[in-house]
Amino acid sequence: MNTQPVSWNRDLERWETTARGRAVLANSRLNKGTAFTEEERQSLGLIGLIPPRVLTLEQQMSRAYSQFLAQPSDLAKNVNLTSLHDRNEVLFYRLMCEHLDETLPIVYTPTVGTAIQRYSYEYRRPRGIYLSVDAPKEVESSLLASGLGPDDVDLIVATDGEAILGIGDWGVGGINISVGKLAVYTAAGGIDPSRTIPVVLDVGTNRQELLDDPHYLGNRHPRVDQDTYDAFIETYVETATRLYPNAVLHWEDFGPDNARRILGRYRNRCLTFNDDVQGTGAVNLAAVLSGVQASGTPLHEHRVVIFGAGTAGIGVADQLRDAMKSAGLTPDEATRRLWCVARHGLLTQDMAMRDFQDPYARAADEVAGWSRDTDLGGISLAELVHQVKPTVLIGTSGQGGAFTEPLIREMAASVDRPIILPMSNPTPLAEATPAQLLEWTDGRALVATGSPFAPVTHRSTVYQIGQANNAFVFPGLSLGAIVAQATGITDGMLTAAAHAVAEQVDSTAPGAPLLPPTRQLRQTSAAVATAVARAAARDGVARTTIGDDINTRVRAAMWQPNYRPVVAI
Ligand SMILES: NC(=O)C1=CN([C@@H]2O[C@H](COP(=O)(O)OP(=O)(O)OC[C@H]3O[C@@H](n4cnc5c(N)ncnc54)[C@H](O)[C@@H]3O)[C@@H](O)[C@H]2O)C=CC1
Ligand SMILES: CC(=O)C(=O)O
Ligand SMILES: [Mg+2]
Repeated sequence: MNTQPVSWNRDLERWETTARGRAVLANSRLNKGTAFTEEERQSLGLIGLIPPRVLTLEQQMSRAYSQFLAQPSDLAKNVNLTSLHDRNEVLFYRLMCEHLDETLPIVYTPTVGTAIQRYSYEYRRPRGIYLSVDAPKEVESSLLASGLGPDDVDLIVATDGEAILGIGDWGVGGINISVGKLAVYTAAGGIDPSRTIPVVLDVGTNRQELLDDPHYLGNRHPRVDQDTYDAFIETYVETATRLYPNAVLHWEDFGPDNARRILGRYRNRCLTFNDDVQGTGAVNLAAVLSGVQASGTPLHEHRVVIFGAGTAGIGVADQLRDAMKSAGLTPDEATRRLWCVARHGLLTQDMAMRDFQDPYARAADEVAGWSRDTDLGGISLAELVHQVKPTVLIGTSGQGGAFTEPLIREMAASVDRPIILPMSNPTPLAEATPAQLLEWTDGRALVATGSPFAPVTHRSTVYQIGQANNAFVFPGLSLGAIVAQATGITDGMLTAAAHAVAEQVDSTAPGAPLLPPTRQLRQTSAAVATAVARAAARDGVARTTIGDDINTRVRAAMWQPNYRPVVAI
């Protein structure tokens, strides 16, 4: 994080700095390396500190791209891009934007998961703000250490590291999910990186391996009790909203109980959303709407099984239920089209469960004649597929390979175009691979996955695999909220985001994906932001007028990875 002695002059659109010489080169926001002009080199005291030839950003990118490609592994590529990010922010984002297909899986899922697991070993430099539950009085000074003032922050992404992707509790290493999400925000959504803050809320870790590891960089104690936790979250929200009154607060990868409790507590109090609950719900709805288009069966006639009834799974259920209500079903009819499966099988009313799962529990008499798996302690996914004959199967369980061949073959026996979405991340945790699903359904499955997969050729048709990942929603969601100067994130804004994503694809052609391609993420995010800003106005939360020019305003608000003048003052 770069602070003074640098400031952005909004009127003249240039950086102004009192720094000179190596201090300029050490500041990733100012640094242009070999692209500093002769005049900048003179005025900033850089003569002799960099080789004499002046390169263009494109020439630098070509070199940086070769260096990226030369790395021996994905983790090495992640370290390579992190170090570029630390050296030269504009070049990092230009490379990301130009090669999004290749860089997104490195900066984001799946490789970000490995980088988080290896955090205390691969650590080179800090990035973001580390807030410790053991020092709640320092929350304010730590946030202020970002060097940003009340009008300077659009967005803060925070995690407590408890439920990183599907790989669980990684403590302080979770900072890399906040950093990774923000990189996607900038590359895909054009959020100005200088106006964002990645945060980790270090409340301890319950992973013994980390507590025992002498290299571990976080607080070396177990996660704190709920009262201490809630008080710390309150300190964070109170401080962040007071210091940065216009910022969106994005919550990422919290455990299911905390995720839901925090969202319930703050969603009507400030401009905030939980990405795993709401962003995932919206991208899933987009994928299902695309699948519905290709299947030709209207949404409200589908039967949906959600395998993994946690943070993401119930977020997915909530938005599907609301969409079915909008399609004409009563709340009860809509809810009854969704079957949710947790660790002990189908959610039924005779089981102990979490509050937020409760609305989806099936009555005991409804499943009275179904076979129960004694080892599991309930009704298995296989039995559910047998009984319900679902038309849509969604995986948010973090259980790699859970969608087995017999299960998928049984599903496909009773439905022409099964919609199957293994959404778990990272890649090894996908409930099935697209190649398997297309093989077992003889090319009939409509598939999208949480992590990226290469196209699959089956009987000479090439199937493009869309990425059902909240990355297709959160950049545009926050951008739309920022442009609209929204005071909150409403359900209407999420639904608008889902429809905007679905409208970006025609899923009816043979082999067409259910979601737009990653390389078009910037256009998709602009479309999402436009729809979200309009929805904010409809829902009465926009503080600015949203007119016919909103798409132009959204595009104009998107930060571009170009060098700006750096002026010595
Ligand atoms: N594609 C996307 O955009 C997103 C994908 N995800 C993925 O979804 C997965 C789950 O994440 P969260 O919801 O945050 O975790 P979570 O822990 O809140 O939920 C997991 C759920 O799966 C259930 N489960 C675990 N083992 C099971 C088993 N053997 N059988 C049936 N159910 C089982 C658990 O009971 C729990 O309800 C992760 O892999 C994550 O990467 C999460 C958010 C977004
Ligand atoms: C994509 C995402 O947010 C997750 O897997 O947790
Ligand atoms: Mg997540």
